[in-house]
Amino acid sequence: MDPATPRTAYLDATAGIAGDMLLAALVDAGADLAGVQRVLDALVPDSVRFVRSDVDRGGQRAVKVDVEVLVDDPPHRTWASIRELLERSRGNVDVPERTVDLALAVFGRLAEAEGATHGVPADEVHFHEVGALDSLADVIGACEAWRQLGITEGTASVIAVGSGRIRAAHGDIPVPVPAVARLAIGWPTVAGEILPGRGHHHAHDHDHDHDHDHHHSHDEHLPAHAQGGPHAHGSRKVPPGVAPGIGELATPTGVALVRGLATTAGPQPAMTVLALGIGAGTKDTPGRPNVVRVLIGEPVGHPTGSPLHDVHDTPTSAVQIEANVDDLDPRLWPGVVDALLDHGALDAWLTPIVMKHGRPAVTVHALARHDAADELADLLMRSTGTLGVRMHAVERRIRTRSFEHVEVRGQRIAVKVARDDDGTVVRREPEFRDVAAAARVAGLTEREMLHLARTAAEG
Ligand SMILES: O=C([S-])c1cc(C(=O)S)c[n+]([C@@H]2O[C@H](COP(=O)(O)O)[C@@H](O)[C@H]2O)c1
Ligand code: NI
Repeated sequence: MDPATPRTAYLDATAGIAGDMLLAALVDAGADLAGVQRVLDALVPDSVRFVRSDVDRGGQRAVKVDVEVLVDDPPHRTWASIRELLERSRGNVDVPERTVDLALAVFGRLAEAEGATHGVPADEVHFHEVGALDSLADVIGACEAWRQLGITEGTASVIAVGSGRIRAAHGDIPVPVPAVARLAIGWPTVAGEILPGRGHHHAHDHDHDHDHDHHHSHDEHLPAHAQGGPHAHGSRKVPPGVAPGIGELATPTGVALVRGLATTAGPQPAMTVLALGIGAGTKDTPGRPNVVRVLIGEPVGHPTGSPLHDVHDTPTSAVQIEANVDDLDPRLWPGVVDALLDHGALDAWLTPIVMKHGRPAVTVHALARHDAADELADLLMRSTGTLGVRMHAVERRIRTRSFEHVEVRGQRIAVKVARDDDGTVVRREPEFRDVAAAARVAGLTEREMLHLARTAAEG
């Protein structure tokens, strides 16, 4: 996405991370879970249900998102088949292109890491039965929530991966589990033991991994200490030569999401924080809130975007609605275009055409956000009387835009500032509607006012 206002997200994975935790944090920060559900329903109908709840994790309020798998015997999926499912959805108005792009990047990493771990080509990696739906829900859900929030760049902290050993489908394996160890290459990680020297809390005396325990292909992934394993409580046995550990804090899906969504590892970048989300893991460990935090804000140094040009208003993926009309009273056309714009069209315009039998006519076009397309199609049909419309998904390349203001002869005029990808200003253009209004008040021609406004904007 290349929205009007850049949005930075900072992911705090210092307590660990799993796919459902990140999705929950993004929902807490403002993403619409019903919208996320719609995307999953479009891709895998009647298969998963997201359930949101508010929970307490170590004394902190957090949002928990549970993924309920609704089918008893879901199909076996390889990475190749998941990729095909996602690719096939392009053009489906209910599945935003950006969500597909992000999910492909995340799943691709997950499949590469799993494939390399087991020595099989990534395409052949199996996401087993229920686990496939669970992974789809976590990955696509988090990517859709990320898209909804208009996040343009992501930074993430060091990832606490955990330590010790766990019992997974692949047997008794070390933490970080093999797939996480691979996914983490090139990213700072730490075991994430409890900080020492705080009264009764001690590195080995609690149950704290989030044990992302929805029904999973890699079932039996109980932390070793929960099974009397190496880093067990007091009397539990620790095999000789094996350091006790804290358990699994980061899952493969969680780390693949960090790697696919965040481009920078490090501390929180300078930003004006606009939203905060806290996402809960399954385990509730006293003294160690088992949460992922997400901070979303406006990078410092970028001017504030006008609230009228919210990031959600300029998606790169949209729906173009069109109809050829040869029988509308021509005096009604300006009102049709205005009504489409008033009802949220990103743009609306008319093209003169010549239809069959040499009939002069008009094509009316409207560009709509995916979630507004049906409503705008209805409006277009009602206001023109046409019996049908064409709708197709389109991709746009949009410069990052924000607004500044100049004052000319005491009149305030908005100036649209367009930037290229590295933030360099490529154009400053006064809004013509403001120019025309200011010209009327100041008693100048529109041409004179436009010249003054452009000069002020450049200055
Ligand atoms: O790729 C997956 S799903 C996976 C790989 C491995 C390997 O290390 S190989 C282990 N697991 C275990 O399954 C659960 C859930 O993980 P999700 O990433 O699917 O949420 C977890 O305990 C992993 O260690 C999964
Ligand atoms: Ni595996």
